[in-house]
Amino acid sequence: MAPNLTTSTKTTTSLVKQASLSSRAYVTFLAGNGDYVKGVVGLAKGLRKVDSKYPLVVAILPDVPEEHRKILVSQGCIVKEIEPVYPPENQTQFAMAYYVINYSKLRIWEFVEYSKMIYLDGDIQVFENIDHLFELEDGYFYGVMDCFCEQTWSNSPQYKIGYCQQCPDRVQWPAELGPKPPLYFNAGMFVFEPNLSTYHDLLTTVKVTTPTLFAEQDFLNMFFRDKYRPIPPIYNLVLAMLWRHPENVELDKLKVVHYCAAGSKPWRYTGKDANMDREDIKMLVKKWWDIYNDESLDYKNTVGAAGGGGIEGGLQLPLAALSEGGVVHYISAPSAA
Ligand SMILES: O=c1ccn([C@@H]2O[C@H](COP(=O)(O)OP(=O)(O)O)[C@@H](O)[C@H]2O)c(=O)[nH]1
Ligand SMILES: OC[C@H]1O[C@H](O[C@@H]2[C@@H](O)[C@H](O)[C@@H](O)[C@H](O)[C@@H]2O)[C@H](O)[C@@H](O)[C@H]1O
Ligand SMILES: [Mn+2]
Repeated sequence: MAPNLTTSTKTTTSLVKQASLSSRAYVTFLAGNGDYVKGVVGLAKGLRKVDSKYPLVVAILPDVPEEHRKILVSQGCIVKEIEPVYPPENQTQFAMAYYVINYSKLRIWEFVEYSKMIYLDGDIQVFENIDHLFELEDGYFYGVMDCFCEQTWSNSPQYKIGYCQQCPDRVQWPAELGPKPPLYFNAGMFVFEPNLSTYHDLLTTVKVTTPTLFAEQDFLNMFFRDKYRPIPPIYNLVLAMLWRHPENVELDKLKVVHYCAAGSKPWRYTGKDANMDREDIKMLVKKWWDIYNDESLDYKNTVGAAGGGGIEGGLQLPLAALSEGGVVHYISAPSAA
């Protein structure tokens, strides 16, 4: 009796597909015993709501309590404990003192069981499926350009002269300050490929690199300066863009929101901080809470549901290719097979 090739072929295909799917994942980072765990739970539920095909890995520091680890596992997360990464002894005053723990994000380059990952801060929410970002050309580092206009940048040369890459013509970069800085990404969201030799280079380089204002974000921008490709702000809305560069924000096309502005963390939101009484901020904070409180999105209520529908490729994705004069042009990405 000839083997039923159809079944075995189908099984093989689905296994191969599953294998290729499983070599991709979203990854976030959790440290401490505080309330950021709410951010990660919200992110896990948000990815489920948009039918992402890929799991969420959570890289946790040893100080994350067992209770929080159990919560993450109960929400379908893959929890991986990492060792902290500390920058060299330094006198640097980080823009925020706690930034020092963010160097530990570098451990995710060691997750080589995944061929490609999308890193998302725990204070990020995904409101539209972004699985197609996994189809971006390998060999590059993709992220959204940051803004230099907030108070957190007040000790930077950019801020002091009023220069921001989001509007390079508002204040021209003065020749006496040397070459114009390369385009600079926000390290709250990026598409990357785990790789052991890159990981080794990162860890050895960080030990000999003097820390600067934005800690690991500055370091990653320096390290990947020749591989960085900007992607549109709809993939990581740094909230300050709403009041600093509204002309660069397409609120109706937003896919990812990054609650990094002071006072905007939804789980701590009081509305009392600067700009936090804006209607768009209130709407975005409510959108976050609607997902966080939606029990139908809890993993236990979704197991066995159609797995990761998500957008089956095919979406044309505008991509940035750097060009002369810092003007950022977008090219379309290859659509998934
Ligand atoms: O006490 C903390 C501080 C930060 N983080 C993680 O580190 C990321 C970066 O910190 P944060 O988002 O607060 O920086 P921002 O984007 O606001 O500068 C967070 O999103 C979390 O994933 C954490 O887990 N616990
Ligand atoms: O450790 C440095 C951090 O630097 C970045 O946050 C900043 C940046 O976005 C500024 O532009 C904002 O003004 C500021 O509020 C915000 O904290 C990343 O989001 C975060 O993941 C992390 O890398
Ligand atoms: Mn953040």
